[in-house]
Amino acid sequence: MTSPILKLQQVTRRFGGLVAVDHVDMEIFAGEVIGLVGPNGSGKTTALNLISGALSPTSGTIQFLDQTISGLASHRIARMGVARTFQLVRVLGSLSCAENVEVGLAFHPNGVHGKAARKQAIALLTKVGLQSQADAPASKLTYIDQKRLELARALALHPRLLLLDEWLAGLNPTELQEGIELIRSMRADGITIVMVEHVMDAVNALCTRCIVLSSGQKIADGPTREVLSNPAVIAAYLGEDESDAEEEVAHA
Ligand SMILES: Nc1ncnc2c1ncn2[C@@H]1O[C@H](COP(=O)(O)OP(=O)(O)OP(=O)(O)O)[C@@H](O)[C@H]1O
Repeated sequence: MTSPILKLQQVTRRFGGLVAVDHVDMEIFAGEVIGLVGPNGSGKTTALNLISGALSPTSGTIQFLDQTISGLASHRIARMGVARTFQLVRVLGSLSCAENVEVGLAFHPNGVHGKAARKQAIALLTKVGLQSQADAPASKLTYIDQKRLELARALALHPRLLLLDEWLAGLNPTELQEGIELIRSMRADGITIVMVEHVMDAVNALCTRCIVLSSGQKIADGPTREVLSNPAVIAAYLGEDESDAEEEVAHA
């Protein structure tokens, strides 16, 4: 069996007395699109922060491509091939869209600059459907377009692993279909994806496997349909606000 590209072993993160991620094991294999799901506050974003290096684990180890990355600075982990988007979109508002992507390209270990950077930036903006906005200031973009731009900047790192934090949230039905197709095309490009997502239609459409967190603990890990019909998973969702839970589980 091939070895995982990402491996978490007994990873724990505490915030004072709160255990946000509690002794979590996880293995992600090349080419997978993994849904990291669970009720609000179950530790999903914290897990992404631990993998990307925005936070260090309190204990446990994280390996990427057989190298230990837990405790490394986030920029070093990014240069090793782990890119991410954020739940609250972060773009450089005073720069144009192309310049935002060029910043990402310059950051790559084989940094690209000047005309070559502009050309690659336009190609990445085209990939995410933003080519017509290349010279528009990022601050003028709509919410969905800021999300597209953040994705183009993440892709500028040529990641092996892409972490998406609720990238599909807040999209209308047409945008959601476009977003699902875009994620499919990134997978076809050979990028492994871990997506934190509450939009269950998208999880069903994209993820072959789901990992479920509840109160920081991993409570399920397996094929999407199986996991989402698991009584322990349904019970965990029902523990949150009932209308949200019913909606999410009904979709599943
Ligand atoms: N920097 C922090 N300091 C203190 N507590 C934190 C911090 N970050 C997260 N937490 C807490 O850790 C727990 C897990 O939060 P996290 O954001 O990882 O959950 P989540 O599953 O991503 O939730 P959601 O689906 O609502 O985004 C929550 O109780 C949250 O309040």
